[in-house]
Amino acid sequence: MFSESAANGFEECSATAKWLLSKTEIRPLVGIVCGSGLGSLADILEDQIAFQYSEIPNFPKSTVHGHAGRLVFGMLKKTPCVCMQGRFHLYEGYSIQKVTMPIRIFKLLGVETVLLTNAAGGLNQDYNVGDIMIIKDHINMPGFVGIHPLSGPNDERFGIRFPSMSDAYDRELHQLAHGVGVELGYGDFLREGVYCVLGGPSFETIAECRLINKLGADAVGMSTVHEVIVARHCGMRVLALSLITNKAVLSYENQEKANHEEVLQTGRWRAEQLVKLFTTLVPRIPRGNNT
Ligand SMILES: O=P(O)(O)O[C@@H]1C[C@H](O)[C@@H](CO)O1
Ligand SMILES: Nc1nc2[nH]cnc2c(=O)[nH]1
Repeated sequence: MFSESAANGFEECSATAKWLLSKTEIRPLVGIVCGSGLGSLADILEDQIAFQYSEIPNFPKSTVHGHAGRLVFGMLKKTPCVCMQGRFHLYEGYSIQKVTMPIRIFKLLGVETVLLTNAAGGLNQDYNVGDIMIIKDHINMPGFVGIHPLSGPNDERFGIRFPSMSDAYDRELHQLAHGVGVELGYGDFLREGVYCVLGGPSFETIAECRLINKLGADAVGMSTVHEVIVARHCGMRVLALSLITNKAVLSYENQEKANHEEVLQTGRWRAEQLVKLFTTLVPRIPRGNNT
């Protein structure tokens, strides 16, 4: 049952981090994960050094359209950053340990703050396609049945056995992102809400959407939560944003169907605003004081 725990074990992650650090002089403080269709966020980095996932030792490969599969190091204003242009999902067949391995590598590279993005379906009836939701909390559905990135032996070099998740989403970073969003004039499409992760790859049935909406979720997706848990376990601060790429179907009268092309299209449409948000936000992130 625990045979996959080595996939994100300390030795494996250290070897990969060491390899990366030997190839670049950039020592990242901020780690960014690009969601579906949001790969252009990596373009904000200057003096880039990029690696294909396929050339990085122990790294998984991206298999999803809209996830380029490159790890990009670079500077944003004066902040050294590393950016995953493409993430891994459970539905690709990777173990949850492999899915979250890059987050531990972030930690071993020296990252203090992780900024995660995703594409998500809007369950909250007030939400519109193109809204940017600052995630304030999550519902970890796979976790309810024991599919959890921290299952297996705990390695104290990363963190404690029973980490708290009531403070998963950093409130200071949340305020900062909200303030920057308002300052940039995004108030009309800026939201805050609860993200629910499911395994995918099928989109939800109408009954499933109704259920998770009743449970308190504002948006639904197939990623991010596992990464957040692993980042918090090893003490990095987290800000996570969902781009509402489609409205979840909650009525049998509604003929619409979620599809990945629409998800990618919305990502391309909102990329410019997200780029501006990150470009303004990252230089203002406080350094140090990890929790
Ligand atoms: O990586 P994210 O969570 O942004 O990707 C979402 C979930 C699925 O991978 C895909 C569905 O269109 O987009
Ligand atoms: N599970 C899920 N993931 C998404 N990613 C983008 N849109 C959706 C959606 O409607 N459902």
